[in-house]
Amino acid sequence: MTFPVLPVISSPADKAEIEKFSVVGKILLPVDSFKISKHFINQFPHSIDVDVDASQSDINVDQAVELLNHGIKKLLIKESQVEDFIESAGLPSYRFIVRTSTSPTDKLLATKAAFAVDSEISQDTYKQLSSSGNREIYYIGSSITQDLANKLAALGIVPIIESSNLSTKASESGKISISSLFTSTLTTDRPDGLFTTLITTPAPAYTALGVVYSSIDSIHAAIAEGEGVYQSRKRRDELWYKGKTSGATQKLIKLEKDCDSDLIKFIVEPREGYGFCHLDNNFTCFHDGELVTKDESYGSGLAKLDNTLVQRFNNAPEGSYTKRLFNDESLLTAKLKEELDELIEAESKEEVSWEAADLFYFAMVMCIKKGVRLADIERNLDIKSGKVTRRKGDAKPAYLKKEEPAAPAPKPEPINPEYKMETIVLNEKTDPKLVEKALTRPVQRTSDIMKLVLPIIEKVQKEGNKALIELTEKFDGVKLNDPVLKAPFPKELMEISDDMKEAIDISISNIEKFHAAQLPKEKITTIETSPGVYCSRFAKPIENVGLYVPGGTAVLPSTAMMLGVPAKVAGCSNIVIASPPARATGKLTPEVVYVAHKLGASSIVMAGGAQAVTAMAYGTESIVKCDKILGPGNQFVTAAKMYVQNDTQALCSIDMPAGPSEVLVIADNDADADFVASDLLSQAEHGIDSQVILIGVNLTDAKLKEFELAVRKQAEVLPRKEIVAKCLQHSYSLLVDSYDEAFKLSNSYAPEHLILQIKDAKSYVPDYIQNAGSVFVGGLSPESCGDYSSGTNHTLPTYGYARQYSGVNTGTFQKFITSQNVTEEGLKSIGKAVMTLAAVEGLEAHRNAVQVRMEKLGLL
Ligand SMILES: NC(=O)c1ccc[n+]([C@@H]2O[C@H](COP(=O)([O-])OP(=O)(O)OC[C@H]3O[C@@H](n4cnc5c(N)ncnc54)[C@H](O)[C@@H]3O)[C@@H](O)[C@H]2O)c1
Ligand SMILES: N[C@H](CO)Cc1c[nH]c[nH+]1
Ligand SMILES: [Zn+2]
Repeated sequence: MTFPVLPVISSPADKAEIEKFSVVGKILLPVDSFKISKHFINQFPHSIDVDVDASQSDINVDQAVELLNHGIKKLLIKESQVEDFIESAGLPSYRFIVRTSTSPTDKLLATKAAFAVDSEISQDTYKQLSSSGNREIYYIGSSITQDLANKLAALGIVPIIESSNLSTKASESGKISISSLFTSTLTTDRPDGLFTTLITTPAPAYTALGVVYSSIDSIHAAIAEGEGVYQSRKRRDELWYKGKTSGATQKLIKLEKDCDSDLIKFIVEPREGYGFCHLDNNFTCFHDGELVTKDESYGSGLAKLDNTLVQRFNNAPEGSYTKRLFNDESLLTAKLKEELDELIEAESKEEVSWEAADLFYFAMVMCIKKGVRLADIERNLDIKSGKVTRRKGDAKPAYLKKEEPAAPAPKPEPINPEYKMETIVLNEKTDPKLVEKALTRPVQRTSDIMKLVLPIIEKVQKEGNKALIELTEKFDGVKLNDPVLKAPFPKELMEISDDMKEAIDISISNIEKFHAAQLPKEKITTIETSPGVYCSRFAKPIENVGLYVPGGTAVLPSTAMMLGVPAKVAGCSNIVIASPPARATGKLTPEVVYVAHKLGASSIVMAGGAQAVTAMAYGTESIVKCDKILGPGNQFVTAAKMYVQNDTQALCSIDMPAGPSEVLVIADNDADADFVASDLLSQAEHGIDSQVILIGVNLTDAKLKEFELAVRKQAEVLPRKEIVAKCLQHSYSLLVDSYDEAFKLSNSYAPEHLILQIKDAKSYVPDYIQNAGSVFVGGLSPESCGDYSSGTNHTLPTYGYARQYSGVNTGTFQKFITSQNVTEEGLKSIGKAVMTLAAVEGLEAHRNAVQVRMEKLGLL
């Protein structure tokens, strides 16, 4: 039964305050002082329910749904919101506490909502409120005294009180004692006036430890100390501070009482290593004369498994299977997948329960390894089971005309229908783990991807074109006779409109200008380092380059330009392009062929993914082996590129890891919400593994809402809105209060694209930028200009590799060779230094190479 007080905690970050009142089992937080995110509830002790007071603000139905779906138990709302939330949207009334005047309407009384009355009420009104349902009644009036609180509590009304006005002590001047409130509601018919008290452990086991007795004094002491304190029946003047001498103390987690207030439940965490029972130090009094240790007290099932696995994790015998699983991530992953498949295939009841048990076991091993306990999982299950859905604006059934045709079956709920990015406010109280999680890209582990990619690489190495034909059929759904198209390319494969030609021509011209400007000014650069010592450097193009042009969820002829133009500017003699044929037509995109033709490519490999990269890196019977592979792609492409650059057999380098697109936008209150939203969405639409980040500087609530609304409005009408919705699911808005902090975060994230939509954006470039692929300065520089036509390159480092890699540029297609010319004067300048250093390294031949020359010249 409810503890007779609901403490109001002004800040959810005030952990000490929350811990202090955890014995109550419930707290009320104000809605406006923080943002409630998906994992909000998980930061509170598991024993606490969190209600939110939204009665002072104007939250809408969507926000109410979001709060309830994020694990908020009940929402305190004003009476005027009832119609919208409960009647029209159909949200469950038992999840609301309605702040009300003294006489709620009959309609309201017909719901299961609780009531919070905001002025003192007569006993009659109280009866009227409580009689129409077994509901909780709260009192929310101001200037409450201990007397009034006790009086209300005795009537079964729960006062809502600021935690700063509450005390855990039996009496503290000017404060209301929660233990007095609790004890004022208790009754007992025992002749000794004591209360029978059951002691249990917390979730998930709730093991009953034993039955003892409490007095008013022992309850006061227990709450004040936060410990298990009981009443000795033999010595009535003595309180029993459990474990005071033995060390077997108990941390008091929560206090409950039964329906008629004469039985108390203490939920306690016993100190490690001690039992409760006076016999043989048994963990619990409920034993059959056998020794029950804490580990055995978990009984059976998942709680027992959880405990056993933690013991094993901390102390598993070497060579045990569980130990092996903890240590071998790939074995554990493989077993999980295997058990999942077996469960899917199982049919009979016996098989299903057998396989499900296996799956739970491996899933729990994974969780324990990652520091997650069963209680954490159960907490999440509870949050999910409390999810609500709103009525979709349909008329209530009673108002629907009988003859109306039945509504079509509702479509499955879209993922992230609100196109929401989770918001995190950064201040000194923000958990750094939240920020770290927000700035973590949704990539699959390299080892997992490698497992898929390695067999592909081996197959193409062994079987050449035959493998390409098979894999293109398997992954791209196109059966080819020959996977290689040689130049000159047939005209009919590159028929495109004049507008398209013009767009390509403008873009190529700008890309060419920007990349030509990157060529060294002179054919050879020479400087005299010491008198008579001339050191030079000159660039030479890499001869054979393989350019990967993505073609999975979208064909990207622009990438053919971004790679092909600098290759041509650098003077590469052989350009090979690879791109998968379109599933729908079975052909290459004509724009890609047109660009390949314009740039003088020698062939096009009609394949995608790891197979295309392998074919270019090692060569096949009709594909020339390339010296360098360049270009962006999905995780298969990137993994294959990483593999070939490490294989000395391939003798092949790569440009950089250029994976799923990403953008980080820094915006302030000056930014145009439509511009900000459009840039976020233009990268979100690339793929579900893309990530977009908004860093808001000093944003007002209204501005943030404007951004969110603009994202939603634009996203809803995009043809790739489903991809966008999934991408936004792991994309975040981070709110900071200075430009310095914004750039600090951005530099640590090292985004592929950085967009500055802030006042005086230009003044921050280049000084504030340490890590980024490409920067877009000011509201009128959309990211898509850089994707296509402005001239900068769009093949850029992702995954945070902007810390050490540049985007593709002319130098990416060149290598730089050095040369030197040492004269007699030069030998005089450095000869002795060389001989001294060679001597210390013990490399006599090195020393001699200088000595013979200097001797012949008479310099020694
Ligand atoms: N960083 C950059 O500079 C940059 C530039 C442009 C595009 N991009 C990114 O490139 C990516 C392109 O990805 P995409 O998937 O659309 O095209 P893609 O061409 O990179 O990959 C498609 C290929 O992946 C292979 N594949 C698909 N499923 C497979 C599986 N299960 N096993 C093995 N291989 C499989 C197929 O062969 C298919 O042809 C996007 O993430 C986009 O954001 C990045
Ligand atoms: N934004 C991508 C790089 O991350 C490139 C691209 C090509 N077409 C459209 N966009
Ligand atoms: Zn793009």
